[in-house]
Amino acid sequence: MNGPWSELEDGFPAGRLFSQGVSYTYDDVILLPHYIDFPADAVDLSTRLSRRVPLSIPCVASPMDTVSEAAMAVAMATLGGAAVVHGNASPAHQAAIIRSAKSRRIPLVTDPAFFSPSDRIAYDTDFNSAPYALVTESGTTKSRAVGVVAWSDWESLADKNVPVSEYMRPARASAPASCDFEQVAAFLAGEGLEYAPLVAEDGEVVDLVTAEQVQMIRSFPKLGVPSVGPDGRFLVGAAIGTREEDKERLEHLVKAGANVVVVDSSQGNSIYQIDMIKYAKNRYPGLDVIGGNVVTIAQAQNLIKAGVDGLRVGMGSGSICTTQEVCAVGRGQATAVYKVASFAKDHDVPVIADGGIANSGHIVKALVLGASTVMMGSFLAGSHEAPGVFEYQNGRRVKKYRGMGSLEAMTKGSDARYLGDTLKLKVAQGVVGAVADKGSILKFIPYTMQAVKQGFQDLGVSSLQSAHNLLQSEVLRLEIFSPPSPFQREMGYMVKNLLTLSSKSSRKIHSPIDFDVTLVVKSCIENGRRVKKYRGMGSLEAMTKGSDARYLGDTLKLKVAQGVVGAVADKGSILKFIPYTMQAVKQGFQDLGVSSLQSAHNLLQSEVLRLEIFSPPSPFQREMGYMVKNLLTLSSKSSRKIHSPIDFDVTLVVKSCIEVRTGAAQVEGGVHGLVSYEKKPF
Ligand SMILES: NC(=O)C1=CN([C@@H]2O[C@H](COP(=O)(O)OP(=O)(O)OC[C@H]3O[C@@H](n4cnc5c(N)ncnc54)[C@H](O)[C@@H]3O)[C@@H](O)[C@H]2O)C=CC1
Ligand SMILES: O=c1[nH]c(=O)c2[nH+]cn([C@@H]3O[C@H](COP(=O)(O)O)[C@@H](O)[C@H]3O)c2[nH]1
Ligand SMILES: [K+]
Repeated sequence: MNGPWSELEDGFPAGRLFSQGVSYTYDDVILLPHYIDFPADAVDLSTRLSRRVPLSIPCVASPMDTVSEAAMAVAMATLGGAAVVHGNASPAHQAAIIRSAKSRRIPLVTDPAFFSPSDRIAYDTDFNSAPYALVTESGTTKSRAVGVVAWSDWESLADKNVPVSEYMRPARASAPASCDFEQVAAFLAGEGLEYAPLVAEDGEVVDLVTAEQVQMIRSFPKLGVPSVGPDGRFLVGAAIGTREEDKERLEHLVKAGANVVVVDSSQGNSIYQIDMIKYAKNRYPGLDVIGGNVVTIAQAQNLIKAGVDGLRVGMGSGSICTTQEVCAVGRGQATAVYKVASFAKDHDVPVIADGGIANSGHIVKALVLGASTVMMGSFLAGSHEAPGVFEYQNGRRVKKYRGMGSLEAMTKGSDARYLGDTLKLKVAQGVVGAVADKGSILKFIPYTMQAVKQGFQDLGVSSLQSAHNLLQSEVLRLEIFSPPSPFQREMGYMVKNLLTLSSKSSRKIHSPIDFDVTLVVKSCIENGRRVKKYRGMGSLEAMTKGSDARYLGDTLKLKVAQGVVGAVADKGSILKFIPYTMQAVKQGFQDLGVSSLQSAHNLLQSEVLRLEIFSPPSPFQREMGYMVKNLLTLSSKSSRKIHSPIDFDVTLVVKSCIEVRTGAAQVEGGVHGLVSYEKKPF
C-alpha cells in the first residue's frame, strides 16, 4: 500500500501471527476478507486425504466407536468424503464393518436383525438398528429372503409368542446389491414395491431398502462425486494401533479392502508408531498410511521420515478431550494446523486437521491454515449414520458420543491396548457424553460445505490450493480476538465450581411444586453431598481461630482476609487417588519423551522442550464463559417460576439451562480434579 496509509496494516500474515509463542485455537483467530470475483458455487473443495487418495469434499469421520462404522463409511463416501473405521473391536469385527461398507452401492446401511419363519421375536431391542427385521429361510444372511417384519406389526401383536411366519409381510422380490441408488429407486418403482431385500451376487442378504428411504434421499441436496477406490467400490479407511498384534489386524483390514489406514495414537511421535509405519509401508507399498497425532514440526518431521502419506494433527483439541488437563501436553489447534501444514506441504504430505470442529467456520479456518481435510467426531456423532441408537434425555433425542480415551471406551470388550495392562492404573483422557439428533449427514454435510464455499468466496479463494497459496503469499491476513474481560474470567471460574459440584448427581431432590431455578442450582451445591471443610489460612475464620498467637496482640488492627472458607467434595483416600494422579503425570512425561525429573529438567535447559502460551482466555475459560452465559440467561430471569413435578433430578435443570456433555471423566482417581466434566454447549 502506498500513500499516507502505508503505516497502517490490516492484521498480520500467518507467519508473523503464529510465531509469537502463543497457542491459538480456531476461536482465537479470525480471517480478514479479501476480494470476490467469482460466485460461491465456483469454489472447488476437492482435495486429498493422503498422498494418493483424492476426495471431492474435505471431510473425514473420526475413527471412534461412536462415529465410524459401516453406515458412516458409505454415507461419507457417497458425499465424496471418507470415514476411518475405528479399531476398538476385534480385527475380525473391524474387517466385517469394512466388508459391509464395501458391499454397498447406495448410501444406506440399516443393519436389521435376521429371523427364520419359525422364530419368535421377544424383544423390542431386535428393532434397535432398523424399524424392521428380515426373514430368511434359515434366519441367517446366507439363505433366501422370504419376508419382512415391521416393528409396528410386531408391536401391535397381543401375543408376542407366535412365530414370525404368522405376521411377516412377504418379500415379493429382491434387488441386486450391485444396483446404485437410481437403479434401486427404479426397481422399487417399477415393481410397485414398498420394500425389497438387497441381495449380493453370492446370494447373501445384505440389507433391506424401502421406498420411504428412497423418498428421503431424494429430498436431500443433490449428491456430489462419491469417493471410490481403485477397486471401484466406496472408499473406506481403517484405524490400527501400534502394538505387535496390530500387524495381524492390518492384514485383516487390507484383505477386507481398506483403502487407507490411520495409525491411531494421541502422541504419534513414538518409536512404536515409527516401527508400525515402516512395517506397513514395507509390507503394503500400495497402501497409503496416515500417521499421528502430531502438533509440532519436529514430530511431523519424524513421521514423514518414517514414510507417512498423510499426517493427522491435533492433541487435546477434541470436544471430548481432557488430555491437556490430564497430561499437560497439546497445542492450540489453529497453531498446530498452521505449523505442521506449512512444514508438510514441502514434503507433499496432506494434513488432516483433527478435532475441535464445532461449526463450518472452524472448517474454513482449518483448511485456510493449510489442512487438506478436517476430521470430525462430535460434528457427526448425533447423526443417523453414527453407530448406536437414539435415546431420550430430558425430552431431547440424543446419541452417545465418547472419547476413545474415556474409561468406558478403554474398558470396552476386547480392547487389546489395555488387555495386557490389567495391573496398570487406567487414567482416562476423554469423557462420555451425548450429542443431539442432527438428522442425516447426507443432508447437513452439503449445507455445511455450502457455508465453507461462502467463506472461501469472502476470502477470494476458489480452491484449497489457492487458499494455501494465499496463506503463504501473506496476502491472507489474520487477527486475534481480544482477551476476556476480568468479568468474563471470573464467570468462568464460578461456573467451573458450580459444575464441578452439580453435574454428577443422579440423586433426586424433593422440592415444592413451584420454585426458582436458582434455588435448585444452589441447593444442589449445598445439599446432599459429602464434603469436608477447606479454608484458606488467611481466611477470617482461620485468622480468628482460638489461640492463634499471630493475632492475639492485634485486636485493634483491622483484619483483612486474604482467603476464603469453603468445602471440598469427598475424594476418598489419598492412598487411592494420588497413585492415579501420579499415573497421569507419568503419561504426561511419556508424551514429552522424558523418563525422569532429571531428564525433564535437562530437556528444559537444552531448549528442546517447547512451550506456548494459550491465547487468553484458555479454551477452558472461554468454554466456561459461554456456559455461564447460557446458564445465567436462563436462570437469572428469576422471577420466572418453573412448574415441575415433585420429584426430579437437579442435573436436568442444569442440563436444560445449558446443553452439556457430561461424563464420568475419571471415576477412579479424580485425576483432573473434577468429579465429572462438562463441555461447551452444542
Ligand atoms: N487426539 C488427541 O488429542 C487424543 C486422542 N486420543 C484417542 O484415544 C485413543 C487412545 O490413544 P492413546 O492413549 O494414544 O493410545 P495408544 O495405544 O497409542 O497408547 C497407549 C499407551 O500404550 C503405549 N504403547 C503403544 N504401543 C506400544 C507398544 N508397541 N509397546 C509398548 N507400549 C506401547 C503408548 O506409548 C501409550 O503409553 C486413540 O483413539 C486416540 O486417537 C486420546 C487422547 C488424546
Ligand atoms: O483427548 C482425547 N481424549 C479422548 O478420549 C479422545 N477420543 C478421540 N479424541 C480425539 O478427538 C477427535 C474428535 O474431536 P471432535 O469431537 O472435537 O471432533 C478424535 O478424532 C481424536 O483425535 C480424543 N481426545
Ligand atoms: K498418551
